This record gives sequence, C-alpha cells and structure tokens, in this order.
Amino acid sequence: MSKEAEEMKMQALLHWAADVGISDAPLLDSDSSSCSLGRSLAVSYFPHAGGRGLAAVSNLRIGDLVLRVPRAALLTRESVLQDEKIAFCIKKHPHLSSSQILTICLLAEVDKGKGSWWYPYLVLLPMNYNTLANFNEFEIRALQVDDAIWVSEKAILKARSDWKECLIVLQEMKLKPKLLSLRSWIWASATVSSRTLHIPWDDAGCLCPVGDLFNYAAPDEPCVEDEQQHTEQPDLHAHRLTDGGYEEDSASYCFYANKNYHKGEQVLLGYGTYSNLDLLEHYGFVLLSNPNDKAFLPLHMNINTSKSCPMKDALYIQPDGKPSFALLCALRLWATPFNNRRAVGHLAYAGSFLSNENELLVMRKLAKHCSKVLEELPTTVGNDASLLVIIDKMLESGSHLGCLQFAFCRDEVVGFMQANGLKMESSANSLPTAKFMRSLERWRLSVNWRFSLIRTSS
Ligand SMILES: C[S@@+](CC[C@H](N)C(=O)[O-])C[C@H]1O[C@@H](n2cnc3c(N)ncnc32)[C@H](O)[C@@H]1O
Repeated sequence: MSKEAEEMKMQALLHWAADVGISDAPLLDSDSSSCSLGRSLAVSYFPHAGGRGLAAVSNLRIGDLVLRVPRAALLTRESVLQDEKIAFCIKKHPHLSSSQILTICLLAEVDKGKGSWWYPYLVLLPMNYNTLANFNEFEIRALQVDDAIWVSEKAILKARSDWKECLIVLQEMKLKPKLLSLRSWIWASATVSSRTLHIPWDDAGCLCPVGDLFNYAAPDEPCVEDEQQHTEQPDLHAHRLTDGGYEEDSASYCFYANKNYHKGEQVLLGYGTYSNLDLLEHYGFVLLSNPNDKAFLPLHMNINTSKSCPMKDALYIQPDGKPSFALLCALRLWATPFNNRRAVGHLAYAGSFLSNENELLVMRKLAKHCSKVLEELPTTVGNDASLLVIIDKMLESGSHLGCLQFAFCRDEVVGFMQANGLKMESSANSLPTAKFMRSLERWRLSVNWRFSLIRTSS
C-alpha cells in the first residue's frame, strides 16, 4: 500500500471511529469532533519501537485517560455472531475453542469486504506478521536453542491443526477461496494473537479499533519520579493506574497513561510480562532490553524431584545475570551434601542462604553451566552483533549485497540465500523480492532473539 493510500485509509478509520464514539478526549469534554484523535493522541510512526503507533499530542500525566473505545466498536465473538448466517454455521461446531471462533469471525468479516461494519478498521490491519507460526525452517533453525525451536515447531503445528479443524466451517460459510487457505488462517490467528485485548465476558478477548495501535513497553518497576507524582495526585483512579481495561460504568475499553509522557513521545502499553520468546511467539518482535526475559538453563542436577522441587519453567537466568529464585534454591540444595539435604531442604526452598561454601559451589556450577551452553551454540555474541549490523544494512538499502560480506558465518548466510531460492553468486545482480525482505526481517528476529539470550548467559 502506498503511503498516500495508507494515509487516506487512516483518515477514514479515524472518522469512522469518531462516529462510533471512540475518543481521546477527557470524559467531561463535550467537544464533539469529526476525528476520534487529536486531543491526547495522534497516529505516528516509530521505526525503532513498533512502527505505527500512538504519540502524545500534549504532555500527559500518569493516570490520564487517553482513549475510550465503546463496547459497540469492539470486534468480539458476540458482536460478529449478531450476524445470523455466521452464528448458524458456528453453532453446528460446538467443539471449537473460543480463539478458533474469533479467528473464524475475523475471516468472515474480512470476506464481507465493504459490507463489514468494521471495514475501515480491517483494511488497516497489517498484511503480514512475524509471529513464530510464520517462520520457515531456516528462520526457526536460526534460533539455535532447542527450547525455542520446539516452541516454534509447536506454534506451526498448532496453526495447522486449528486450521484443519475449522476448514469445514469456513467452507460452509462459503468464504472466498483465498480466505480458506492455511496462509489466511495464519494471518487471522496472528491478528488475534497479537492484537486482542482482555475483556471480562469472553476469554478470546476483543479486537479494539484504534486501541490496538498502542505499541508495547515491558511493564517495569514504577520509576521514582512516577511514584512521587502518583502520591501527589488525588487517589481517585489509583486502581486504574495501569494501562487499561474494560469498564462497565462507561461501557468502554479505557486506556490510561501508565507514566508521564512529553508531547511527541510514543504512548506505550504494557500488554503483560513476557519473555522475548513469548513476545516472538505471540507478537512477532523481541526487545533488546527486556526486564522480563528468561534464559532457561537445562540443568541436569541429581536432586530429589519431590513435590517441592521447582518446575523446569522456573529455572532461568534473569536479564541482570542473576539466577531466578527457584534456580537459586535448587542449586543451593544441589550443593548441599546428600545426607544433609533433608535437613536443610526447607531452608533452601525458602530462599535462605545456607553457607559461604554452599554459595561458592552454586556460583561455580552456574558459571560452568552458562559457559557450556554458550560453547555449544554455533555463534558468539560478537558474531551475532556483527550479523545484526549487516542484516540492518540490507534491510535499509533493500539489497542482497550485504550477504557477500558475511565471511564469519558463511554457512548461515548460504542457508538463508538457499532458503530464499538464491545462490550467493547471483545475489549481487538481482533485486530482492518483498518475500525475501520479509524473510530477512524474520531472520533478523531470530538472530536478535539468540543475541539477547547469549548476552544474558554471558
Ligand atoms: C497491538 S499492535 C500495535 C500496533 C502496530 N504497530 C500496528 O502497526 O498496527 C502489536 C504489534 O505491534 C508491534 N509492536 C508493538 N510493540 C513493539 C515494540 N516495542 N517493538 C517492536 N514491535 C512492536 C508488533 O508487531 C506487535 O505484534
């Protein structure tokens, strides 16, 4: 889509949004406008922080209501199933999950074209996603770590099996042939996965026009400045000083500033606390600095797996390089002589320091394990940092040429070119296709993901 066409579609969406009552004006502001935004927020582009997003048009204070989206505007299972034809087809298949049904609802609305009430919203949905279910074999292998490869393969298998189960419903609805494809299914389920917001009456969530233009920032400890401002303010909305949620009293999805923003700054939402692998799986991006990231350690320790033993999911290194609470507890127990474990087990699992000697053993074991994990990975943090710089150059210039410079990880580069049907020798003479550029973006995500993991474990 050209820039001008996208701009016109955005204007149409904002007019539609104003008509249905979506507004960024404070509740008491009676000023009715033909545009839904402009008082707190404006659509803007942030190339290094999510692309299209929402910017503050004036200084915003923590707790300010920045956007309201009435229930009637939300695309939910309930609202789409007002269409009797769609409801009839869905009812015949009671075994479908709530998110499968929402995905079908989305495809059914897309099928209506201009006839859909949400048409101005639907035409501005991204055409492609980088969630793990969209990764090809090469892009998955580039993650390098078994756990991540397993999660990706599972995501692809799940998308495929969900689609197979739903195909009969899509056929009964007589959707256009293109919308029956696995590709369309993966697009629709990625839309649902990366854009739905929580609502209390439906665990599938809702698609929230305009409200889904907020990009993500990882929820972190509130900064000191914010806390001071918070206590100076009347406590009226203290319970709402998170990013947002559905509110019965105004029958709207309401979004609040979760910190102070200066005019022009991007207003971000904390959709939840996610590791980089979760973000990649469900949202198709990773954060280079993610306070909630986790580097899982495949520890093979000879300790009793009793009820109190921490689950594998809790054994990880945090982004600050420290072991998680459960990992530290398990290591302290492992470092305790076998005949003493029963006696000190309760102390270890309560997180207590056991002895200097024990702590030294723990740190040594941890360091040894991290070194082993790093040694087993095919690339180093230095390689990956250089690879990222060159992939970025290729993305910026839209050229294959960067591929030729990868002397330090030639095999991976050759693999990437082959996966895209290209030979190294021919790469300099041909212009890259849109498909190649999208694959380059996903390869970059894989390298970025393992780069942040290696940094954490180093
Ligand atoms: C709810 S949408 C946000 C709006 C989206 N940028 C758009 O153009 O419609 C979520 C998607 O935005 C992108 N995104 C959000 N936050 C991001 C961030 N901090 N870094 C990179 N991409 C981000 C991801 O593609 C994610 O799946």
